[in-house]
Amino acid sequence: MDAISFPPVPTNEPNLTYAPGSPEREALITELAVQEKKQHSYRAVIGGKRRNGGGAEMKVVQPHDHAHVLGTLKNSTTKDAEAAIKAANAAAPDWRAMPFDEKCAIILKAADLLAGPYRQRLNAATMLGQSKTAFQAEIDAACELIDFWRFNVHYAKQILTDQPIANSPGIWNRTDHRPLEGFVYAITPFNFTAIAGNLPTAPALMGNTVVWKPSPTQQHAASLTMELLEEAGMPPGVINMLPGDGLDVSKVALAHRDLAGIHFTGSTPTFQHLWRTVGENIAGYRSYPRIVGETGGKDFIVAHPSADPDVLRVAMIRGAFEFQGQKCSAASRAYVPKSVWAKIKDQLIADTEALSMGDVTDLSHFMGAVIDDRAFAKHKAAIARAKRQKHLTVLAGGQVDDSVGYFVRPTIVESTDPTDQMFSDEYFGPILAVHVYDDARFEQVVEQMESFAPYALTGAIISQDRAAIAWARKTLRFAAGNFYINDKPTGAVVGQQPFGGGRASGTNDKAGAAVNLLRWTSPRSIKETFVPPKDHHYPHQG
Ligand SMILES: NC(=O)c1ccc[n+]([C@@H]2O[C@H](COP(=O)([O-])OP(=O)(O)OC[C@H]3O[C@@H](n4cnc5c(N)ncnc54)[C@H](O)[C@@H]3O)[C@@H](O)[C@H]2O)c1
Ligand SMILES: N[C@@H](CCC=O)C(=O)O
Repeated sequence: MDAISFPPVPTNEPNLTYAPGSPEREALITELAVQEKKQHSYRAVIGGKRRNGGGAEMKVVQPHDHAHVLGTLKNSTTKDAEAAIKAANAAAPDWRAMPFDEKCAIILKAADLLAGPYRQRLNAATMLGQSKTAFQAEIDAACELIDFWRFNVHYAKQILTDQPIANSPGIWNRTDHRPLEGFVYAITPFNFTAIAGNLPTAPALMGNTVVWKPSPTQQHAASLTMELLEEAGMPPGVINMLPGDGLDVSKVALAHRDLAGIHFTGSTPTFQHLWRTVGENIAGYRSYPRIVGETGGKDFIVAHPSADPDVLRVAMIRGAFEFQGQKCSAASRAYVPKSVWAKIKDQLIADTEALSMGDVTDLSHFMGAVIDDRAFAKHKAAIARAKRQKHLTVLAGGQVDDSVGYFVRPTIVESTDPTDQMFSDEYFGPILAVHVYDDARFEQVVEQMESFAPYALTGAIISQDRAAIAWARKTLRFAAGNFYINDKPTGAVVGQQPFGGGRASGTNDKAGAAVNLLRWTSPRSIKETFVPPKDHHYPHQG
């Protein structure tokens, strides 16, 4: 008989510092060298077996040194997709039948492997493949993914123990939190190794089997994550990984009768394409697919005239430029009153110009390169446009150079016009638009920016005036799914600030929280009557 058990209570994984002389720094440097030396082959994993995709070869390079090829993959084809779905369906009965505690143990073991022997391996992979600095890799690839796994187990257990609170006499009511019928299609972005690890494992923990399509520019870390999950005991076929651009995979997966859900993080246009396709195919599915998507942002910092200038300056620099602004939460527009701007402008420009950027294996840098040539071209064009427009002034940065890596200097653009596209369009790079306003216009400015961009992911108010904070919190209620007071709008921590946004930023199903896990279950209500009636007449019939 199985005991009713409770998994360990999670706490957030502490961030290691990588300060000079620290053991983690030495271990990381050693691991970087090991991974750099090797040519990697990123193969599909279908039913636990490695195989090459049937499509064209794609190279995975270091963004800060694009001549350095880390490895290659073969694009997944429709045949690969069919095989992955077949494997997911074949694995489903045993996976569903496996006791929940055993599933939890696999995920908790994965977290411990990552906290231990895999930590520097996955950090190094994330640095090399996605151009994250040591600290940015640590908070993502190590700590956030460990937290996702440990907290998800905790929340999943809570969901399962959530049972009906009322039972009429002689009756026992129960809820059976069933997995979905079919496979979940997890599609993950380049920018967070933690998100790539969470999106396939969250539905798996709830008893589903998964087809996982990582981003080609995150494949180096994705392949290692898959290896880690296998070592943790994830059975063959529960998570099937298909490298490549996903175009052929979607042709099969989105038209498949057994598509039970999509767990997506990435850009708004991609998500809208997926949703539209599901809509077109709606009559062909066994069940209505669950669609969960966390997408783009145009995240803001609003400063009140009472703002502490230093707090604002640091929030702007860290919020906009950490990881080259390639966080969906990154501050890309700021609204600053004239009086405060006068106090921070020179220092903000000087601090921004002083941010060191380069090959992230040199741990002295604050930033690395943007992810690929497509992102580079987009930022280059946005900066060139800013230089051309009269109402825009490039105050800091503005230089781009892709001769070695895809480098875009952290750029601050001041705009006299808060309706310029720089305040509504997501560039997803190190470009911060600033609108400086007359102090007396605080409320008008907030009302204008509240819905100027279509997104509603993150935002921050910087103020020392409690009434202004309260007013902004109310006025901006629907403008951000994650709202920060006197802090940068990035760096949400699992279990502390569940992450996700509304409007064009997604379905707001908060990654790493119970609400997300609930999307991967289909509850069945069970009523048991101990002594059922044997006569169909009612008392009022006499
Ligand atoms: N809201 C959030 O939590 C969050 C978190 C991280 C990133 N993002 C967003 O992600 C974007 C950056 O990531 P990206 O550049 O990887 O996004 P993207 O939309 O270009 O790609 C995301 C994933 O979708 C895949 N893809 C694209 N078309 C596909 C198709 N037809 N079928 C199957 N897969 C397909 C890509 O290969 C990749 O794996 C930004 O917009 C950012 O704001 C949002
Ligand atoms: N959760 C991260 C952002 C993830 C998206 O890229 C943050 O809060 O900064």
